[in-house]
Amino acid sequence: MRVAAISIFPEMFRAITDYGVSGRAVSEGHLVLDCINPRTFTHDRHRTVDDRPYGGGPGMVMKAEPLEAAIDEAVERVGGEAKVICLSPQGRVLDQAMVESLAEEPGLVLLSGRYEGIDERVLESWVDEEISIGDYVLSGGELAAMVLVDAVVRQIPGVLGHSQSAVEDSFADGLLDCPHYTRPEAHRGSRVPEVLLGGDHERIRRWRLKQSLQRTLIRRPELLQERELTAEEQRLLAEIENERPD
Ligand SMILES: Nc1nonc1C(=O)NC1CCNCC1
Repeated sequence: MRVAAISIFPEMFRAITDYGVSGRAVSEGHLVLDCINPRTFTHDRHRTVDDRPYGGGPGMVMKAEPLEAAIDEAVERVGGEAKVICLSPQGRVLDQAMVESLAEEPGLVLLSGRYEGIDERVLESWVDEEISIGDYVLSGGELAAMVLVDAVVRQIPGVLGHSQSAVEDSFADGLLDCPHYTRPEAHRGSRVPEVLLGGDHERIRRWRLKQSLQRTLIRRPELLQERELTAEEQRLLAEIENERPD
């Protein structure tokens, strides 16, 4: 997958190109990430990318011309066919379904704003979609862009090793993840659940699914509303309800 990130702080993206699953995706060629700085497309001595807002008010607004030139370059870098996304609180909040859909795109251009915002004429004419990572305000769109890339790159076949699987990720099946444990068996008096020590894989699978359902019911019940439950999941939820203290 080819991604071009537009940012006045391109070095920030080393956090995903140089580390972990996304870093390995880059080194193994599953992900090509170009970073494009709008300052490259300025012509004044101060390389100005922002200006005061019309109508007054706090903060600065990112100017259209440098961003549009950067988007132009970015689309070319990803091969001409790209979905142009601006990360912003005004966008649809990113979820797993959107991540899986974005992973099917041939190329992505990710626009990370700074300051108060971006001149609206860029959003109207050049941006296909605004996406938010949550209902809060960040100092810049870069971290949001990196969250999106990290989630999307996990969907690319071959990126996760055989020992991991995007399918088993929590949210991949619409449920929260089950608890995980590793050595030692006893830690500060707390023991690993016996079921995980026995090697009965079917019993472990069932326990993990029940734990995921219970966690989802308690912490994010709305996720269950949206989900078509299998017969087994319905049985397990009935067990959970019966086991609930009165
Ligand atoms: N939440 C967000 N999800 O994506 N981007 C988000 C964000 O807060 N962006 C900032 C908004 C204020 N201007 C600088 C960028």
